[in-house]
Amino acid sequence: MRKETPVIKLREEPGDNDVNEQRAPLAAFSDETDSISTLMKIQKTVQHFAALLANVLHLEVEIVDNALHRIAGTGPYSQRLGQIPASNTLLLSEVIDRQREVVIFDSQRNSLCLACTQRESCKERGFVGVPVIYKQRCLGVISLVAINNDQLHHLRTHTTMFIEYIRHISTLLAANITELQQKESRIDPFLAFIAQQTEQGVIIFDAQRRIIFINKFASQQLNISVIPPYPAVISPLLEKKSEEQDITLSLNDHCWRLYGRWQESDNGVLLVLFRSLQQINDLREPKTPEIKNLTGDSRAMRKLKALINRIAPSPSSVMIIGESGTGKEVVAHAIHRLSPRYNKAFVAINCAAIPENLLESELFGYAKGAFTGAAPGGKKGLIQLASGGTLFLDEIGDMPLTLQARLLRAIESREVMPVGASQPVQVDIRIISATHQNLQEKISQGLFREDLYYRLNVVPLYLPPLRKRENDLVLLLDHFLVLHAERVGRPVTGVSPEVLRLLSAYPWPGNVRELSNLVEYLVNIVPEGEIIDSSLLPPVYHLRAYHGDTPDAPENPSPTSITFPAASIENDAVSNLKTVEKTLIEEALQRVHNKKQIADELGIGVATLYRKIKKYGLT
Ligand SMILES: Nc1ncnc2c1ncn2[C@@H]1O[C@H](COP(=O)(O)OP(=O)(O)OP(=O)(O)O)[C@@H](O)[C@H]1O
Repeated sequence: MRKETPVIKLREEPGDNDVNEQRAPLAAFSDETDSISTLMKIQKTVQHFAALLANVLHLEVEIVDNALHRIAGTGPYSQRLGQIPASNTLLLSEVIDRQREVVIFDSQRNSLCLACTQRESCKERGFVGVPVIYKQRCLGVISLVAINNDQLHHLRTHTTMFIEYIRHISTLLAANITELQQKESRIDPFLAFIAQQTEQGVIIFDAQRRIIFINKFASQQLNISVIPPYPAVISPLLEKKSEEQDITLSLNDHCWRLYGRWQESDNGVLLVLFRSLQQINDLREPKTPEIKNLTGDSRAMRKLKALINRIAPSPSSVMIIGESGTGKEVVAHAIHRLSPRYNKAFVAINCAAIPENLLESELFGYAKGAFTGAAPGGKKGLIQLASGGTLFLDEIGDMPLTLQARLLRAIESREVMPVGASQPVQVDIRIISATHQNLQEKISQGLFREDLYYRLNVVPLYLPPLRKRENDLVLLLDHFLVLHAERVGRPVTGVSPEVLRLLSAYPWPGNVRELSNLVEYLVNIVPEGEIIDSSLLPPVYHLRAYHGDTPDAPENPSPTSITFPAASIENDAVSNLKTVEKTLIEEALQRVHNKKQIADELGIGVATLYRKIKKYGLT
């Protein structure tokens, strides 16, 4: 990784000529569409005209563009090209703003000069400024300056004639602008056009290392608003031209460190391509990887994603706490994929869905001939299978106490003892567990081991219920519409505003899983080519009375204690909902005998289904 800042101004020294100079602010780009002003584009001709005028008129000449950058000049005005002169900016601005000539012979007392901060040190005795007008736009100012008494006298005596003459020159210049631009442009207009569109800095130097082209991106990065006519020093240009490298560019009294590549043609023309500071930073610090399959952009989900990115690389145990169907397994997967174990196994087991007597051998495996009916060669347990990777223990709160003790031992000793084995097996696992229950309550009831809880809950992650993820419903709806339409092999249809309104008001007790199942159902039943309207929604989605009344889960990041308030919503709507739920489960149990199928149909996990069967006394 590179450490240097790629574009830095190393030094900026004050000017050494008679007037204080200031650098052009970036915002002062004179042409709206281009960083280089029209006069700058024909700088050579402008400089030629300035010298010509000074010679024949015996006065100093200064020419600035409409952003006040000095384009050309004679005597003291031949320096600091590309910069804003400080001494007579008010006069020059007056010419540009009013598009009229300004003549001043009483420089100390004139009202325009009175406002000037440089008045005390100003050496100019007389000034005549004439605007350069092109297509009713002022491109800049040609000014004649008297800096001694002789020149002042000379300027005074011939003012009208001089103004006429400059007007003539200025008209001549303006009339030939297009032609001059083409003549002075030393790069192909197509190439220039392409380079202007590039999101990289492009600078082309002639064989003497004078800039002959700079694209807008580069001029903004370097804060160069006018091409300085001085040769640059570019070093070091390492042999490996096509590889990005540090390049130092010194120009006049400025120095920049760039990070980019270069190419030189046979005739010495040099092309330098470089990146912006932001681009380098992006390269250095890759953006937080997008967590695949975890749709959601609500504040809570963004916070959660940031936390996942932060904790994923560590080997510490993570406990995901959230209601059923909120996406705990999706989060566990995301953590695994973002961890160094990403290319090893991700083994998931639902502790509530496996009968207690089988869970032990599933988790720890068994040795040859451990018990009657066991596979003759023995069987590797899931913990062993997850070695090197991640073990995801879903519904950890339902793990029997005896197994909790064995699991704790396995975590602490980093080895497992398969059932019936005499030798332990070394394991290296990261454990991610998940629960929808209040484990602290279970601890106080003696149903969950406190020591195991602290072992597993090193990093708690709270997954918010769907009703608490503002706007995510729309994103998820869209996600599942595309997903299920593709699976079912139908074109994607939309939903009516009424459907969106009803779904937004619905409390989603089955969370994301319930939404996914609903969308799958709707995609199946909607007539081809039609949008999903509210008549297709099952009755339960028309019940919206208790929206927003549910207890909050804690936010991430959070204290290690989990405080899920016990469900306490006892109003009519909830009763209604519970009755509907009970009836739905009852009806499904009579119709279908496979619990997994019922759970899928109802949009809940198998473990949740078992819990609800128990709760409603349906066994
Ligand atoms: N943010 C999400 N973006 C896209 N799909 C999601 C998201 N969250 C959950 N899902 C989908 O919803 C379904 C349920 O998710 P998951 O099984 O991870 O929930 P869970 O919290 O582990 O449920 P349970 O507690 O019942 O085991 C899955 O099909 C999953 O792909």
